[in-house]
Amino acid sequence: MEEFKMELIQADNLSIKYPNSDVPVIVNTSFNVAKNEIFVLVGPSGCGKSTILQAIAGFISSDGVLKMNGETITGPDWQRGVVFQNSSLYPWLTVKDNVGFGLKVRKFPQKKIDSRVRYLLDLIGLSDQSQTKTFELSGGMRQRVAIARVLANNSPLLLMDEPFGALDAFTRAKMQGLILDIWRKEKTSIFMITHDLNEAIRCGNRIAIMNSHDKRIVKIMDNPFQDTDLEEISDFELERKIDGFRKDILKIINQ
Ligand SMILES: Nc1ncnc2c1ncn2[C@@H]1O[C@H](COP(=O)(O)OP(=O)(O)OP(=O)(O)O)[C@@H](O)[C@H]1O
Repeated sequence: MEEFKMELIQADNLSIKYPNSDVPVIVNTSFNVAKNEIFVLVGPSGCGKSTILQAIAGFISSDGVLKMNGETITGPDWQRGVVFQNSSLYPWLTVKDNVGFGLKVRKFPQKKIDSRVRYLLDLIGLSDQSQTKTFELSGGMRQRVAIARVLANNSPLLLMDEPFGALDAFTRAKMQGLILDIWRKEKTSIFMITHDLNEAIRCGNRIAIMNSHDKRIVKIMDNPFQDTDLEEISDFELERKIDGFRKDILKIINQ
């Protein structure tokens, strides 16, 4: 009898080929994303991280098993919200209307939309900008709106592809704290890609690692240092341990 697991995403022997090429980008990779976890994927440029994320989103097809809550993923749907590095917002709409857009399309009652949007603007710290047009916002603010817009749908899984890649280090650190805060409050699961190992260590419950040639996730590590703000560490011993952990990850990336 098959064992029942509380997994949100199940990927078994997943292989992915783009239609315009005979060469597969991903070959026989297997992993699970558990409910309520932040699963971070790291690896060198071009190894196939975004390809895996796009397959989970349902934007591209794959071979093998790829399921969410036991159901095969066959295309995009509201259960998986995607945030990109430069998520495009609707520039002619206000912050508030951007966040409520998806709910409006799904014909939620205006009252419900208003209260959900109010809550989310408070969560991302943009209540005062609710009437601002999004072209007037800074990059960090724009990404916060993009995240709130996805959260508005109550998607059980957030897919984030380098969500803070275009931000300066200071804003980036603040956004990492915000993501952890949102994750705790909304109890959402997050699949996140980053180039930044410090970001992976701060945010992930687990860190999945790819290298440049195997075309699959070669190792998944539990992360004992989640929620440690590396800028704030004053404990030398802890710093040394995190440094060792970072080097272990790098070694696998460069294998
Ligand atoms: N639409 C596409 N058609 C064909 N090949 C593609 C397409 N998108 C990506 N690829 C190829 O798939 C491989 C993996 O790309 P992918 O974008 O998934 O890597 P990545 O690890 O996310 O890279 P980066 O960190 O630079 O964003 C690359 O060789 C890339 O050229």
